[in-house]
Amino acid sequence: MATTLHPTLLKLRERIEKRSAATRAAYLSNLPQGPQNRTAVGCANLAHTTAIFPSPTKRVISLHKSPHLGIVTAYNDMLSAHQPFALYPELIAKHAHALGATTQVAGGTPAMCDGVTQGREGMELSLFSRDVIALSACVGLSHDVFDGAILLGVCDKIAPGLLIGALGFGHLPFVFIPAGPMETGLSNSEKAKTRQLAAQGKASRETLLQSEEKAYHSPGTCTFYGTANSNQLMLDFMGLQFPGGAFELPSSPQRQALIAESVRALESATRNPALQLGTLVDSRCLMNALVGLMASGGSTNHTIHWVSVARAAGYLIDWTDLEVISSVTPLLTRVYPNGTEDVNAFQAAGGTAGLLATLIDGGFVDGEAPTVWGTSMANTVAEVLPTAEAFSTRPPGPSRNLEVLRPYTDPFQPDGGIRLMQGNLGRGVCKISAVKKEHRFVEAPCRVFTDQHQVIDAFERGEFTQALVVVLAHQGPRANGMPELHKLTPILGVLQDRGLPVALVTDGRMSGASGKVLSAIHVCPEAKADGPIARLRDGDVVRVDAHEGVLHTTADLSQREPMPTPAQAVSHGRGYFQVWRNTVSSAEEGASNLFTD
Ligand SMILES: O=C(O)C(=O)C[C@H](O)[C@H](O)COP(=O)(O)O
Repeated sequence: MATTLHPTLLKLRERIEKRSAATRAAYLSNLPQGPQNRTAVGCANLAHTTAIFPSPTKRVISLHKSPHLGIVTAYNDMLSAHQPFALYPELIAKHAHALGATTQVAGGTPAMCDGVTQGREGMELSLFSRDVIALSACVGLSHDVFDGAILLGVCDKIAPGLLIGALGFGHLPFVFIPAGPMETGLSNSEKAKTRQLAAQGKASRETLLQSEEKAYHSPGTCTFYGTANSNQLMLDFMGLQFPGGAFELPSSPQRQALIAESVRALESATRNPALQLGTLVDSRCLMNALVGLMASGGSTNHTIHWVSVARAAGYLIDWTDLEVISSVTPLLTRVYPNGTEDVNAFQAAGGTAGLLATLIDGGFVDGEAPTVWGTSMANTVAEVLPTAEAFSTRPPGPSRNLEVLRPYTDPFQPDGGIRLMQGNLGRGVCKISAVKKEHRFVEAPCRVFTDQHQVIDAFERGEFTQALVVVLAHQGPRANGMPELHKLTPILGVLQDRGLPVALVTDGRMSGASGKVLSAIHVCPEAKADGPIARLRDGDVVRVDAHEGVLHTTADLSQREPMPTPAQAVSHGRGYFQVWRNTVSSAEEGASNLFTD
């Protein structure tokens, strides 16, 4: 059993720490120091805080007799993953009271579903919603009468946004309490097959709707390994939620036990200054999360979000760092879109506990990193047992399904799921874990578009008959807020199934659920920031090579004018985000408006 970290990861950690020395020190020195005591808060302020409570509870809170725990909730029932949160504040309060602690909902944040908005106007608000959520979390926490707080949010932008917001209050301990995935419905591959048939006019709208309803059928997170489930795994790897608990079902006894146990852990963490969030989220914790992302072939969206999460804790990371991590981290899971099974099958095989355990054994995850539980990652990670009475665990064992979860000694591939793509067209990323080896290289004339619906129209007109690189420009954060372009997945899949070499190059994003087709996405600099992709024209030969990480054109772009910038639509609230588009940082810098220095 390896006890030391992989030398490449160790060296990278040292580089990140060195590069971030000033920003990390500034972050830590700006955290309020020493114990915070509510008895120092003004009486009128406290009376406002406790106005809703009966007299005895008022005194307990105002005299700081026990921990007062805030709850920041991203509850709404538009998101199946968040619907169970309706009951959580009451459950949390019950468990906290049993420990003598009190709770209060500090605030709510928005939460949008990318499944609902995919391919529609609302998707142009999606990426920016992460920063809105971070800001909203800060507004809730600004009441500043808490000893610690619970974060309720699971989906794509929401968990990273909550974490970034919470890091603004890094002097407090935080715990995430998720709700878990929905039960397995129609398999993801069946769903994708019906979508491809519909894209070719071979399945009716009614057939398609029924297929979708069988896939998305109840409360809980979607079952594919997309952005939400990737971040759930990463939070387990950071020890910010119970390491091993992410994928217990909403209605399971394990989930009920995890809610109680998480409240217990947070209540206890309020007495341990070493567990304040800002201290806990250090370079080990961040790198463990990124190793988890690479080992599981997780969502490309986190190459953007975790740059911002790191920045919020004072760390400077970029895609070269992610490429280094990916180059040495073995791919150990196969969950759709990287395989055929879903996260419930992954959980049954051993889940995040099994994955963490083998990555600790192999020296990829630092088992010494602390968790909110107050014990090291290696000493905390466990599988939760289905007993209703009390929280009960067993140590992670070997994988129970080698088609889904492998030990580090026998990986699906020797390196990780995301590759950095670079060349004379800029820098982007590719989720190679979902792309078969034979589809990882395309060199072909391109077709250039500036709207995903133009691509769909061209497909429907039968214009794609030869090897092709689809270039979709002006989809970056400065252009239209960097939407996910997952509506293109079925048609690109159809072209690939017809035997055409096909690849996508874009400065936009793809859903974590996108797979199968080679793509270089998040391309920086984006077209709107005068990136080279703005100078491509139909017929230019573009090479997308995920084996070597190359994104290149043979065309001479030096004498070309950039293509005209499409007008930005302002309906559906998009006009209000113009100032965000004007000032947002690049995708590689986290696509954020929160960090101005
Ligand atoms: O994981 C992500 O990044 C997402 O954006 C989740 C969205 O809900 C997907 O768009 C839905 O995935 P599909 O059902 O395959 O369309």
